[in-house]
Amino acid sequence: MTRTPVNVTVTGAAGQIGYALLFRIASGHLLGADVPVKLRLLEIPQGVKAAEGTAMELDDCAFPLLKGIDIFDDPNKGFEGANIGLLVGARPRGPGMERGDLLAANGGIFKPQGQAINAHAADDIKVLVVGNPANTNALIAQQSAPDVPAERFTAMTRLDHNRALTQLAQKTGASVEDIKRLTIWGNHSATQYPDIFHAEVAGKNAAEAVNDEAWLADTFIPTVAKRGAAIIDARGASSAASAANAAIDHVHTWVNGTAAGNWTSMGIPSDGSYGVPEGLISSFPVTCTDGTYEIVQGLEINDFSRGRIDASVKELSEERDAVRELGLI
Ligand SMILES: NC(=O)c1ccc[n+]([C@@H]2O[C@H](COP(=O)([O-])OP(=O)(O)OC[C@H]3O[C@@H](n4cnc5c(N)ncnc54)[C@H](O)[C@@H]3O)[C@@H](O)[C@H]2O)c1
Ligand SMILES: O=C(O)C[C@H](O)C(=O)O
Repeated sequence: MTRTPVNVTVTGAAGQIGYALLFRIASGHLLGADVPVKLRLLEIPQGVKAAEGTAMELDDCAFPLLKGIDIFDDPNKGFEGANIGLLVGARPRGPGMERGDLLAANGGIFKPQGQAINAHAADDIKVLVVGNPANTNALIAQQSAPDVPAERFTAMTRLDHNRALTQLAQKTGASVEDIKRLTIWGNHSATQYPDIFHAEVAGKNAAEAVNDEAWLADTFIPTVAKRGAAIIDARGASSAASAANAAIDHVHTWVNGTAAGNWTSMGIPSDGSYGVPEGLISSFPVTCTDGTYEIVQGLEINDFSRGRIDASVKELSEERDAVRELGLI
């Protein structure tokens, strides 16, 4: 039976993450090796020519699963019929820009995109926001799309999750596939909290396997939380291939499910679990089944974790208040 192609809209398609992402979507890594896709690339007018160049290269790969590429500079057209929306394009922080300026500039992007999703996307649309500040940009888009179920808007913390997996594997000498049930809580920012207290390394509790609270507090958490800045410092540009890889992982897991006995981290609208105010888009431990996700319940949160989760959630609340004041939500 011939499957109907899945429409995947990618914003910021001509950017560096876009360049690392599109080829993997087209080769079947986003949704599966048997799922045909149509790409809808959304750029600002100045980015369209470069997106056309990328589209030429995509053509030149002759990907069997790639059933079409269209390029737009109008979100209303870009999101028409979209089943998956990868919101990558965002306004980077410029010199002298305060957080409020950044939130305002991004509001100008994510509000119209949310409205376009509301009006034109397919009924089953799933949205992943990558562009920073990802959690609050996701909130702006979600609040601008009142007819779309709120839980379809998610923000990316999978890169943080993957970073934490490798740091823990390197510390314990395990391989990444031996590590299960790691969690990123909170915001995709330096306040995020990578939690290993419920994680397992080769079947053993990770915190016990590490048995080194100083390493946890002074090395592991800051290394994961500040990895984005360290990459910028080393590379002279923000992480792109690893961010694209995490976006692929996030959507693939959401659509195809988590493995039995394991979970992942996603920025999702809070239902009030773990004391995170309802509605904030915060990272939680989640399991995914049949295209839906559920927050892992019943985890005991110790004092070490509680303070760190609360600090990151406080930052999210402040970002929400700031975009409220700007009239963006
Ligand atoms: N959540 C995460 O883990 C994570 C990780 C890495 C990077 N990021 C963020 O992802 C974003 C993109 O990073 P990049 O390196 O690809 O940046 P980039 O500057 O290389 O590319 C961004 C692209 O977005 C386009 N764009 C800007 N406004 C747009 C709009 N309104 N509609 C469509 N396209 C638009 C630009 O023209 C540009 O081509 C940044 O905000 C970055 O901070 C997030
Ligand atoms: O763009 C950044 O500030 C960093 C990015 O979010 C990352 O985590 O690599």
